[in-house]
This record gives sequence, structure tokens and C-alpha cells, in this order.
Amino acid sequence: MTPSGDFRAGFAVFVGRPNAGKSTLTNALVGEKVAITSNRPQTTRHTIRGIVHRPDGQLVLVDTPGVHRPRTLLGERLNDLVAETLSEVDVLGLCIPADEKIGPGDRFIAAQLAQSGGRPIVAIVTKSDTVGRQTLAEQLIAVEQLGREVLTAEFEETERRRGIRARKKGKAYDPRPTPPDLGFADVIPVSAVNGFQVESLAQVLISHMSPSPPLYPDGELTDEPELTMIAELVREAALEGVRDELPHSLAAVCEDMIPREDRPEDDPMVDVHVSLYVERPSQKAIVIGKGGARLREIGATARRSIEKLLGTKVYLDLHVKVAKEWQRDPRQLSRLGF
Ligand SMILES: Nc1nc2c(ncn2[C@@H]2O[C@H](COP(=O)(O)OP(=O)(O)OP(=O)(O)O)[C@@H](O)[C@H]2O)c(=O)[nH]1
Repeated sequence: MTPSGDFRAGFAVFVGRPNAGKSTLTNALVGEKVAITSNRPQTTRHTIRGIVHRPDGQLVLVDTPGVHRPRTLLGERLNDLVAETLSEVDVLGLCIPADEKIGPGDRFIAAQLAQSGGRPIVAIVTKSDTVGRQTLAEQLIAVEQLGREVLTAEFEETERRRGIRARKKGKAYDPRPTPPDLGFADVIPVSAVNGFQVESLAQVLISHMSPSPPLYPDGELTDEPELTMIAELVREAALEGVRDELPHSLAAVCEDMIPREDRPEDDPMVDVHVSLYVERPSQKAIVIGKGGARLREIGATARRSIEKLLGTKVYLDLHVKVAKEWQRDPRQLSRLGF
């Protein structure tokens, strides 16, 4: 790839309520499993970047957790993380599923994005394979309308503040006329499952980047440290098929990753040690399962993904530990990397 004069590069972030399809879309764009998906809400805890290389641009995707109202300390940290991420990117992708009516959660998030300093917001209507043409068309119109509402509200609020500032300084307030085209920069329906418009979305996002040489070398998919990715893979495997409230109480830490010494050069193996933290002994029992059956399943699933990630054979050593109320304890949180 030789970047020409009109090559563009920059950062984009997908924001949306839990389960909106952000991680799946990141994977569809990047083309390899990088972000962690699950059909349980709030599984993405770390900011994971996927890098999309195209002849005319490079898109660095930052995958944030869903914006939600903080209930615990962990929730607050997630929201801080989101606010921090929003201030560092070039374009904001607001994900709204095609198969669910726009709700207060979407409005809350859209309003937050509108307040993030005039960055272009691309509204992405996800999972569009799940609805018919008529429903999709109606959702696109509703999303356009949402864009007009939140950006008009933001414009009026900015004007109101300008007025107050001017009055305080004893200056004349010169109101600006409301721009006629307030709204999202683009509204685009996609499906991460059948690939519908995924490439167009990449182009739209790249079009909002500034001219710049590539930010990362070609071929690099993620700069997330391997240990974090391994921990996420184990956490994902542990969450599979669990229907209770475990997701909020489960954390994984990859303690170390050591190449086995006595292996032939063409058949290496890595020893990986991961601790799974739960809050209560009863949860530990759930994770371990009858006679250790569930833990073995988790181990087997996670090992396969880790082998894919590292490209070598892996011996995975899993330990389940109880760390009481870790969600509410700042010291435990920082130990677990939050
Ligand atoms: N049919 C269909 N399902 C999708 C699509 N994208 C995502 N899903 C499903 O929707 C669910 C949630 O997707 P995720 O990508 O994990 O959602 P997320 O927004 O990252 O969720 P959090 O990590 O909880 O914030 C999963 O079960 C996905 O398989 C899509 O384009 N079509």
C-alpha cells in the first residue's frame, strides 16, 4: 500500500446501548476476530482497537463498552472510559439496532455524542438483516429525526450559553441563525452478519478522516496487548450459555504466558495461566460446574481461540477465585486492570 496524497487515516468509535452490535460490526470490518462478542450485554470492558486497511485510507476502530447509567463503581469507570474515548477520535459511530424501537437509552447516548465538540456522528442502523424493507425504512427515518432533535437541542444550548457569557461580560449577544441541515453526518444501514453495506460504512467513516499517512503498519490488526485479549477470550468462553447475572460479577486476568522450553522449533507450545474472578462461592460453583465439567468446557473453547490468536499450540491453566465485591472495591479493580 503506497499512500497517495488523498490517503486518509484516523480513529473511529462505535457507541450504542448494550447489545447494539458494536463488537460484531468491528469484527466484520476488520475481518478477523478481535473484539469480543457475546449475546450477553456489557461484555466489552476494555478498549479494543481493530485496524481496517483500505487502499484509500486506514480506520482505527476503538470498541468501547456500552454507555450506561452508572450503578456501581465499575459502571462509573466504564462511563469515564467512554467520555475519554469520545474526546480522542475523529468520527463517532452511533449504533442503533434495526429491530428495536429507538428508546430513552438511544436518546441519552445520542445527546451525549452531540455534546462531544462537533465531531461528525455517523448513525449506523445495525442488524438490518433482521427486519423487512418497510421496517428498515421507518427506522432510518426515525434515526434521521433523532439526529435533527439532538443536534438542534445541542445548538440551542450552545447559543443559550453564548448569550449568558455575553451578558456577563456586558457585551451584545449576536444570535446565530439555526443551520438548516442540523443532523447526523450520515445514516447508514448495515448487517454484520451478511456483510450488507459493511464496505460502504468503511468508506463513509474514512471520508470523515483527515488526510494522513497510515497510523499503523499494514497487516496490524490490533495493538491490544495479547494478555488482555487472552483474558477477554477466557471471559467470553466463561459467559457462553450462562443465563444469570454472572457477566457483571466475572473478570478474567491472564497472569502469564510462557513458551514451553523442551519443544521442537517447528511445533512450539505456550503455557497460559488465567485466573477467573467471581464475587461469591455460589458463582464459583456455577463456573466450575458438576465435577468440573463446565470449567473443562470453558477451557477447551478458550484454548481453541487462544491458539488461533497466538498461532501456536497452547496449554491453558484456568483457576477460579473468589474476590468478594470486587466490582465496588477500587483496589481490586485496578488489580484487575480497570
Ligand atoms: N442478525 C444479526 N445479529 C447481529 C448483528 N450484529 C450483531 N448481532 C447479534 O447481536 C448480539 C449483540 O452483538 P454484539 O456485537 O456483542 O453487541 P455489542 O454492542 O458489542 O454489545 P456489548 O458488548 O454488550 O455492548 C449478538 O448476539 C450478535 O450475534 C447483525 O448484523 N445481524
